[in-house]
Amino acid sequence: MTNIIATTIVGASGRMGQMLVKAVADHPEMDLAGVVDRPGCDWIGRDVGVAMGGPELGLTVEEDPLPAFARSQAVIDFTTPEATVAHAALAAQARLVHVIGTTGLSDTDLEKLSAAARHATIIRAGNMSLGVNLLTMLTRKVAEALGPEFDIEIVESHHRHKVDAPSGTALMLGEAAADGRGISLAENSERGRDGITGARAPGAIGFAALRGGDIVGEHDVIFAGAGERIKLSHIATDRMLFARGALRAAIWGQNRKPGEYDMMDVLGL
Ligand SMILES: NC(=O)C1=CN([C@@H]2O[C@H](COP(=O)(O)OP(=O)(O)OC[C@H]3O[C@@H](n4cnc5c(N)ncnc54)[C@H](O)[C@@H]3O)[C@@H](O)[C@H]2O)C=CC1
Ligand SMILES: O=C(O)C1=N[C@H](C(=O)O)C[C@H](O)C1
Repeated sequence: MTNIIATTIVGASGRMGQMLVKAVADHPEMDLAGVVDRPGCDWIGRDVGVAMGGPELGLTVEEDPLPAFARSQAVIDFTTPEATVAHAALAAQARLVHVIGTTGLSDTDLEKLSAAARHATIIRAGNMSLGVNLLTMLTRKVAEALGPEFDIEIVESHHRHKVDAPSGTALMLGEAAADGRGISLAENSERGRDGITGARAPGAIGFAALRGGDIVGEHDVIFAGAGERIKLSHIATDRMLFARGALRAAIWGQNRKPGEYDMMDVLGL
């Protein structure tokens, strides 16, 4: 018999939240058990289907996550760093699978997530798509194969509303490149160049961020050598891609031991 997974979506009114509500409502192995958004959000108290401009889904948007978490097995969270850290503590109390897509988390936030992962099964990734996780694997391999005579630059483009830079995906790709080279990303990043910057530091991994319009998410990893360049690219054209990955993670996480996992674990890459 199929186990139907009771799932809460936090940040339901957001760009990703709406994708996730649709995806869970349509999924044969999932049941939409709760929809939550921040206090003051004008969706609070409304039926989530109607708030999204469609038919009733029979579920009201709540501001208190606790009751929703209490009736759930999984929570999917694409919100803000502050909200995600708060949700992680509650998900740990309720022993849930907590799927986190939120980016822009600080080192302190990550420490708090690690503490929560003693009791919750946390699956977190800066990008939940199969394509980007494959690109991450390839980036590690190419960085390892080419060596430091090739300069690595990561270029990302996103919609005008995105608040964090570099993107979570760009940082994931940067970590993979640094890993491939056997160096620390924190000690070898070049970010936000402007003015008389001086020449590129040998071995640095550079980041550039573009923001505009409705770009869903584009990432290039460029390996620039003498007389040749290799470019690995991923273009997302539909946010449902990320939602599908998040649902796959929530299902994969059921009955796993508490701890911290990522999409590489989920996808078996
Ligand atoms: N890992 C991945 O594959 C992807 C990650 N993201 C990340 O997901 C996050 C959200 O992205 P968007 O949906 O574009 O942003 P958004 O701004 O459209 O949505 C964020 C939602 O979180 C809600 N929220 C804020 N504080 C809250 C709280 N305390 N409790 C409950 N809800 C709260 C907001 O009201 C809003 O509905 C960003 O960090 C983004 O980078 C986005 C797409 C894919
Ligand atoms: O904010 C977004 O939109 C996205 N955020 C993620 C990131 O920071 O990499 C993933 C995706 O690129 C879309």
